[in-house]
Amino acid sequence: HKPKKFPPGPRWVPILGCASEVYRLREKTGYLYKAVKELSLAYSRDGSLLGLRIGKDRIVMVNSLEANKEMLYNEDIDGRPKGIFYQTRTWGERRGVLLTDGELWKEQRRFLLRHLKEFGFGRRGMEDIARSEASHMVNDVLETVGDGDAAVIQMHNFFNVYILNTLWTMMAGIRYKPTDPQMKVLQALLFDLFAAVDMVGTLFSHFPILSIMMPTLSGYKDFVRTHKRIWKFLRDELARHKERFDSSQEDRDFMDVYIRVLKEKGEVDTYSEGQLVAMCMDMFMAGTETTSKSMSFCFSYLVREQEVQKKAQEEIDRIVGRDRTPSLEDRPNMPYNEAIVHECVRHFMGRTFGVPHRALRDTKLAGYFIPEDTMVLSNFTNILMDEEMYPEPYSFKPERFLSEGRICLPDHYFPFGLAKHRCMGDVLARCNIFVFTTTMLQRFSFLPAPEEPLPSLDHVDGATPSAAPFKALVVPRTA
Ligand code: HEM
Repeated sequence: HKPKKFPPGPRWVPILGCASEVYRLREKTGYLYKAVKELSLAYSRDGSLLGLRIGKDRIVMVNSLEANKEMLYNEDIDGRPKGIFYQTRTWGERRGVLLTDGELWKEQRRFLLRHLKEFGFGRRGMEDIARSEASHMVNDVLETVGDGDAAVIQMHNFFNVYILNTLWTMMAGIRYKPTDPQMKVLQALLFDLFAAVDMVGTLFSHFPILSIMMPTLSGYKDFVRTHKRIWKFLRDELARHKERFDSSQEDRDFMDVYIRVLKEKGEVDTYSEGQLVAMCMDMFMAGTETTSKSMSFCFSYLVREQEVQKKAQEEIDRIVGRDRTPSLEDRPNMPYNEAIVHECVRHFMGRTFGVPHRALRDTKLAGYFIPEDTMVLSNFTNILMDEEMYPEPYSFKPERFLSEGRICLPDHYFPFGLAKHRCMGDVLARCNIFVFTTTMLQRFSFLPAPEEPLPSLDHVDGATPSAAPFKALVVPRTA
């Protein structure tokens, strides 16, 4: 039964809840966020919340700006979902930092942030890593161009390797070449990992019985297989780290720091090898696709909007010139390029949902009743693609973040969330996007590829949205 004062939504039928209506609309519109929009228009009278039930899961979509702020600051809704889907990824236990709550999350989040700083996270070292990756990126493109004047390059997944390297350098001291077989394995694994998840769960998480009755059809078998492979990949790296670990030497990366704690104290409290592996997996999940997909949206628009690209290049030439590469110190003097970073993150998050929260106890939101264990999700499309807050929301307009030539971020712009679960990697993401974009635009122009359609404005739906595949004609800029 629908609890009294539960947020409005379609009728619930036994066992299914309103699953058939949600699936039907998702099929019809092609996207979860569009299905949610149609349902919200039909049922949500005041536009704040939409209440659903899919199988066993009660899910509340938070649509309005006010309700989102209220939700993110409400400590009663600071949990992360529990259940087969969220725990199978960590083999029945709650581990990691992305989908955990309570003491374990608090302690491990604090530990991770504190020690990643030793390897540059949020500091100068982070920028050095980003700049070094950016110069690899430039060299790789130059190699592709060779003796020619230009090259047609597949752009939608171009940045994945370099983004992954910035994170993996801090976590495990490793960077790969795009052609490295290990990198190919890792990328394929991450691709499968993302294909196997969805922000609201999957068929077997809403109907856990299906994991036993129809393990293949319900996606359970693939989900387990992919997670086994990623755990093996990470455990192999952990084994290599343990083998070469020398307690008299300085730690070289986050894995070393964690191994030291385990060697000195053993697996106590929330610390364990499993927790370390889960954290690495979480950092990959939260930190790679988000940033590289924001960048691919960015370049898909830059190819379409040559004027925006020219303005960015004019600012780069004026402030940085051509004799050195752009750095974060230039950022305050390059508001237009910084505005591009905010605009591309808006385009990415504006097509998706936040990381799911869970009500830790019965509570209220926007005047409605939210029972304990309800999953609660920020519907970022409603806030970042709202016509009034962002006129012509599907256009790429960095100017919307500028006022009198300076960066001006409105209160309603919070693509990294708010409050205690706020994104841990926003500083790294913004650093990478700024350094990568400005370095690329300093050295190259990105034009529509001959005989190819312009990059599409539609996107590919998934756990996180991606720009539709597109190519660009990449032309080295002459001095
Ligand atoms: C454009 C890039 C990114 C965007 C738009 C983004 C956005 C977000 C959002 C909306 C949340 C959820 C906040 C909530 O649940 O209330 C989140 C959480 C998180 N993000 Fe990011 N993120 C990005 C990049 C990164 C990077 C690079 C990392 C890692 C270095 C990262 C690590 C995390 C982690 C660990 C959490 C969970 C935090 C917690 O629950 O305590 N993210 N992110």
